[in-house]
Amino acid sequence: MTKTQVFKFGGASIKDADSIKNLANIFRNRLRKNLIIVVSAMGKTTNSLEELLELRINEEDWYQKSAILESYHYSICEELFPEGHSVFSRIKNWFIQLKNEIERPVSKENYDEAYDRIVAFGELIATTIVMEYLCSQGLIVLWQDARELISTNADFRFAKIDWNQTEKLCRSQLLPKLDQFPVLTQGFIGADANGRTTTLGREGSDFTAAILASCLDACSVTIWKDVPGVLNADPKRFENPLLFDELDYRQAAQMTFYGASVIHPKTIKPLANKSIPLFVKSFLNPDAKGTKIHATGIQNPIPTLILKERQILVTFQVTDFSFIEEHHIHEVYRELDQLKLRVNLLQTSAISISIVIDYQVYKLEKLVEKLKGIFKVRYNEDLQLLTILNPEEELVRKFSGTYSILLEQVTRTTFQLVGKPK
Ligand SMILES: Nc1ncnc2c1ncn2[C@@H]1O[C@H](COP(=O)(O)OP(=O)(O)O)[C@@H](O)[C@H]1O
Ligand SMILES: N[C@@H](CC(=O)OP(=O)(O)O)C(=O)O
Repeated sequence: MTKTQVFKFGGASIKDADSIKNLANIFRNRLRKNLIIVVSAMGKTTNSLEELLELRINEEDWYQKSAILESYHYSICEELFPEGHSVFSRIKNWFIQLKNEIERPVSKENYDEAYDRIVAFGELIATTIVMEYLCSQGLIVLWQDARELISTNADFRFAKIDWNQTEKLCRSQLLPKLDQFPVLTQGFIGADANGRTTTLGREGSDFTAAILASCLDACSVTIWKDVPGVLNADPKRFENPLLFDELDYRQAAQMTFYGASVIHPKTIKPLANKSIPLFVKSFLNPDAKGTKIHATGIQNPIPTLILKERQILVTFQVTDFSFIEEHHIHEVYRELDQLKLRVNLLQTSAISISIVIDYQVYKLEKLVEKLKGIFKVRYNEDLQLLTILNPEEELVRKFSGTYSILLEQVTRTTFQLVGKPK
């Protein structure tokens, strides 16, 4: 039996009709049994779905935005399918279900659960269109609801995987199908033990690919991107980045931790644990080699730049004349854990703890509310976190000069600054 292989296609690779045609071309000589294809929502659909929920919660008009999203998907279908094709009624059906979900009561209290129910439609709709198009081209694939495979706890928006259950489901639901045809499923979404839809965190489709690969002991995962592979900087932000031909799992994981958005941070660990190589390749140039992430055991010394936006710097200052002690840090981290907020950078001084976190709706106000009784809390929003791995002096000097810096942190291998571009 050929070993399972996993391909993942993100939003950029299916953002319009031409992209979906390109995806079909990639499959012409690559489609085979035991191939799992993981697909995300089209283009920026997840952002649009988030905006719909925001409008709904603020009791503003969401119908217009929903109509725009619907016509975006329809117009793609019009370019791909003849009039009267069954895909049109299937998409219509998804949008009816989506609108029903948006109309259900939603408040700050059940926001996370409502969020998952709503944003999941992006992936459900995208996989329907891609599956129908591939089949119309004679590229037969089976559609699989990922919620029947990816079993999670009920931490909505940041659900944790129930690995045992997911592996059982993959083996019972997926393997028999893979033995017959390639299977196409959604990234990013799962279900809790009660069948409620959950999501794995924004951009979590890469992680889905890794979960499925790990559960079925796949021979490789390939994530198809709009870049030639993993570079030493985001080409949308920095000039002339270099391509890594190969990277050690550890170095790749470190890059994703600091915010290199080319790979979701949770993707590497399950693959490294099972020595499954991860290929990052360009869907624009599918025959090029891309980057291979595997156990090289070598740390590539090239300086690497990583930029994270929409960062918030929060400082907790003790209000009496004590110094920062372990229990202060513990208090802060306990609340962060409750709010499912991850610290991107931590710095302590004699009387304060400073953390850098991602912006998330309602989370900052909840954090401040919880901790203002213990600390004097101050914060700055809309900042950037720039990380340079393997920093070189000249590079540090060059970038430091372009920021109004609020905080800086230097270790043997890392330079980080938090601030606003000048
Ligand atoms: N170090 C890096 N190497 C390559 N691409 C990077 C890097 N850091 C950030 N990126 C960005 O990641 C993008 C691809 O990831 P993403 O947009 O999440 O893909 P998708 O949504 O299609 O899965 C690239 O277009 C690039 O701008
Ligand atoms: N659609 C989800 C999940 C995802 O992973 O998307 P992408 O593969 O396009 O980053 C998101 O935008 O967060």
